[in-house]
Amino acid sequence: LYRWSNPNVRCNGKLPPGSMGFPIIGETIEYFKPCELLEIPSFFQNRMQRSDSNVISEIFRQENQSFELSYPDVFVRVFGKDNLFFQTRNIHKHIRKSTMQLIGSEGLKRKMIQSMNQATREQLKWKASEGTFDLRDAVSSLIASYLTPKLISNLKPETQAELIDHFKAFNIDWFRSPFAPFTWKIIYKVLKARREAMQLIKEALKKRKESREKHGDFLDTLLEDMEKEDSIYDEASVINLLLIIGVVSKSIVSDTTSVATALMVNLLSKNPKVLAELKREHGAILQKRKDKEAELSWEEYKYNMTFTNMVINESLRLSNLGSILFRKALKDVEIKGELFMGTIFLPTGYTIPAGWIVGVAPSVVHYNSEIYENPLEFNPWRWEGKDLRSVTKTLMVFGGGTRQCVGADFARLQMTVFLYHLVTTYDFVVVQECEMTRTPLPCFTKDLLINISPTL
Ligand code: HEM
Repeated sequence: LYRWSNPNVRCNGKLPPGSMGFPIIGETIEYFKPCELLEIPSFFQNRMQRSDSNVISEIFRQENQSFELSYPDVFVRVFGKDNLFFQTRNIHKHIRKSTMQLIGSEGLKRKMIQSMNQATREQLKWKASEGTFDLRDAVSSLIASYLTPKLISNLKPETQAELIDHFKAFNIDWFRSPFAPFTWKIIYKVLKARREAMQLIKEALKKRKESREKHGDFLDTLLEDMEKEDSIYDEASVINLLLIIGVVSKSIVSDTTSVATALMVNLLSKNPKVLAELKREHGAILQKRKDKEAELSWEEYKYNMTFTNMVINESLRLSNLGSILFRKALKDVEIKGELFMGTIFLPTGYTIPAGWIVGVAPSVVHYNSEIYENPLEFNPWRWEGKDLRSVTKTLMVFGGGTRQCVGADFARLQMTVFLYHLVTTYDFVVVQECEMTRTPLPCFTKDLLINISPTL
């Protein structure tokens, strides 16, 4: 209690202004207070004195020097301490490199785009005959249908379905409010799903090792690496990596990519001018194409989709899916000059003591009117002539620095492929708009329901 009420005794400098809140729970109640999708949570707003995008990118740049990724213990329990998220330095670098073979741009170009095209085309065709459908669920299912076999390709259909169900159970509703009565029940369910998914992956790995068959999937890549003399992988880390990719792609925030796609389509439905321009761009690609039966190619995606990329950037900016990221100060970090402490918004001359946790909230940059004029307006044209990469100082939906999202290119490509098939083949009508709150993680309170019919 003494240390709690006198936090300055633990600081070799001057602590930033603020309150420690109540003992044990701190200011958690305010942190979880819900707000609208296009709002900065009051927890951040009340602590904002200034917003500086340079500061956040500086925190990302200092990864492993002054700061290190550090999520609350409950995250480590749920995802397992061996997984990619919680590794640091060289081990993290190596795991990242392996993962990029699957979902980095080379992997996407060589293998993934074809499967994405096929799964998206088939899913939309089926949905067109079905009537009204939930768009987020449809995108989430189609991703699982082609990505899970790329992780482990020789599973029996029923084992694959079981594995997808376990991935699905990993929603992070438990992080939305630790005070809700159902939270602990959900954590129990997630831990059970994790155990069962790991068991299935373990059995697949054992069989593969015994048979020595090659299937050209991600499990093969990891096993080859594991057999090298200086490999960082053992069975436990291989199982964990397969688990985390499956889980992130299928289920975190009920699958980030499908949430982003649903929000994008919702925004398009309310902005006919943007939709018309998008149709024009995709129509031009179809017209230019020599083989009329061909699917969307990597080259078309890369070189003929400037406006589509502007739409994706704008949707990602507004949806702010990576709403808060946690870092721990590895040493006392002094805040000098005018800059520092990004979203914690400190004036000058303070010290973050070693071991303290910093919450980085990119949403504050995304909704900053000094960076984005009328920040709450959906205006893809604001990106005209600007940098359209996934991670810049002013667009941090995918984080930044050495920890930036490994799935960023994958998510963008899947969003593009979905848009392409939707606008070139169908007309759509929104039956129910989606609604979301932030606590501060985004959460759908109403799903986006649409109807599609082939364009005449
Ligand atoms: C629109 C979709 C997505 C968004 C907004 C998103 C957001 C993020 C953010 C903000 C981080 C950084 C976390 C931090 O620095 O603390 C991250 C990391 C990560 N993401 Fe994503 N993500 C998306 C899609 C995906 C997909 C589809 C995958 C996998 C297939 C994926 C896999 C990962 C992994 C493995 C990491 C950890 C990277 C590392 O620590 O090196 N993400 N993501």
